[in-house]
Amino acid sequence: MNRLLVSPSILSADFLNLERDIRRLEQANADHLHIDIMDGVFVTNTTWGPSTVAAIRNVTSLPLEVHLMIDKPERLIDEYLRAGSDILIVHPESTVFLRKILLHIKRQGVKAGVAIKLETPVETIIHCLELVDVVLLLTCDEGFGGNPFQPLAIKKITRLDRLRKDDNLEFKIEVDGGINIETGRLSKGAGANILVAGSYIFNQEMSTAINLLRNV
Ligand SMILES: O=C(CO)[C@H](O)[C@H](O)COP(=O)(O)O
Ligand SMILES: [Co+2]
Repeated sequence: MNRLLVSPSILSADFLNLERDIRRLEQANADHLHIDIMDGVFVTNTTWGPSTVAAIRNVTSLPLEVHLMIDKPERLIDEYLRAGSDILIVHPESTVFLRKILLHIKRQGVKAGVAIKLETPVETIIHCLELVDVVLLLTCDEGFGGNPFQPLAIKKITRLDRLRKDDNLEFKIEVDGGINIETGRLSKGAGANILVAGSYIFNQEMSTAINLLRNV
């Protein structure tokens, strides 16, 4: 397996100084940018829309990982594709068209990801594991930065890693929520390949935080 990737969540950035914070993340050697799109319906928080993703695309060449926490994402998939997403991540809890959406994303040459909430069993996505490049497991309660990592997530990472090995699949396992050195290490040990972190990175010197996470 390749080295552990670190994907800072700009949910913890200063929204009035996004470009400045993106430059800081570039200088700190982030692997991806994690952008949480929240609509106030699928989750109670609200963030940005496709125009913000397009604006971010204009100022950085870092891969943009767009985590769609919105109801009925099929309404807006084309807009997020046009905005320049590199990895588009969809929740099965938000749509009855999951496979159709994933196939559509892949046909446009963009990486497709599926994400599940903490209380959603891994079994919910078994039918689409062969289609995806990334499986994102929410490892805390959804919607906000700074929520604590929930240990039950470790069993889910282990289960997903087992399924990946048994079926010789190549998707990456990404963990999102409450990631720090300890929870990052536990997640890596269980099979995670990508660590999303917001508050851990933004609450200290960024390059130190990213390096620590990359080497857990
Ligand atoms: O998807 C998310 C919330 O639903 C965010 O990516 C996550 O909260 C990251 O923030 P932190 O590392 O502070 O927990
Ligand atoms: Co996220």
